[in-house]
Amino acid sequence: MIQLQEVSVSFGGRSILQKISLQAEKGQSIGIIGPNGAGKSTLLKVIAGQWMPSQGEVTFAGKPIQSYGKKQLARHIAFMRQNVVYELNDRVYDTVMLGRYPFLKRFSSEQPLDHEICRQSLQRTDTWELRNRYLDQLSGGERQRVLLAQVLAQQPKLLLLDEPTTYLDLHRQVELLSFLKQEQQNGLAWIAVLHDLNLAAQFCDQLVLLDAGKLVQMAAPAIMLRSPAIEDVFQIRTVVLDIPSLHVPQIVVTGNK
Ligand SMILES: Nc1ncnc2c1ncn2[C@@H]1O[C@H](COP(=O)(O)OP(=O)(O)OP(=O)(O)O)[C@@H](O)[C@H]1O
Repeated sequence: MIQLQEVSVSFGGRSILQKISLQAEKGQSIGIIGPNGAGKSTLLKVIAGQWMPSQGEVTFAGKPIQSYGKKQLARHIAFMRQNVVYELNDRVYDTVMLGRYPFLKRFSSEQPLDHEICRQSLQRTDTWELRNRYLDQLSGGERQRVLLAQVLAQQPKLLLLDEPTTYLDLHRQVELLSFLKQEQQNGLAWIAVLHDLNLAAQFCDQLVLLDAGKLVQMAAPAIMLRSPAIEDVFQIRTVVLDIPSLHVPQIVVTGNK
């Protein structure tokens, strides 16, 4: 579905990403992990087609990402960004309806189908009751769920999420990631930047470890958590425990290196 081949990004002579190659197939989930400044958000922006690589190529469904028009790409790939500055006086319903923009014909307004998809997105994220409120009247977690509703309204094939669990309480974090996992059965592929290694291990099929712009390792969660690279890259000491009720082990940080 999406493929990156030796993608490098640099700004003002400074290298941010170096020769990153990875791919995600239909129905697959990838967690991007790594320390602050490793290049995780930049990688998502490149996959979203927002930043062009200095070198290498990103292809979606076999075609270079730059060959898609902006609106056309938005019908396939949605991006739930971090720290988005929305007009806080926007109504929840209108914010979610923005997700339908890529599907609107030129000069035409929303159709009944757009309202139906908007309603479903609000209901699926438990924000239907909030639809007439304004964004600045919501808690951080409620706002995060509205932003999820917006990208769901876009009905993407690939969903990119930058730290989607920020602001969410533990119940809502598990709820969000379980929801995404369930959507994989309908063919959704998703790639999320996650700081919580245990949640990433529980919900992602593959983990990608980035450090200083380089892809250090890509592996299944059970392998990644036990990789010495985790302790090296994060500069921490860890213990990895098998949890009988879970299909993956969990990691406990016992201190810094
Ligand atoms: N617009 C920009 N211009 C120049 N450098 C940038 C720009 N955006 C990010 N960077 C730099 O690129 C590097 C990677 O940033 P990025 O935001 O991708 O890291 P990250 O892994 O997502 O970090 P965090 O976990 O702190 O969110 C950082 O050193 C950052 O300062």
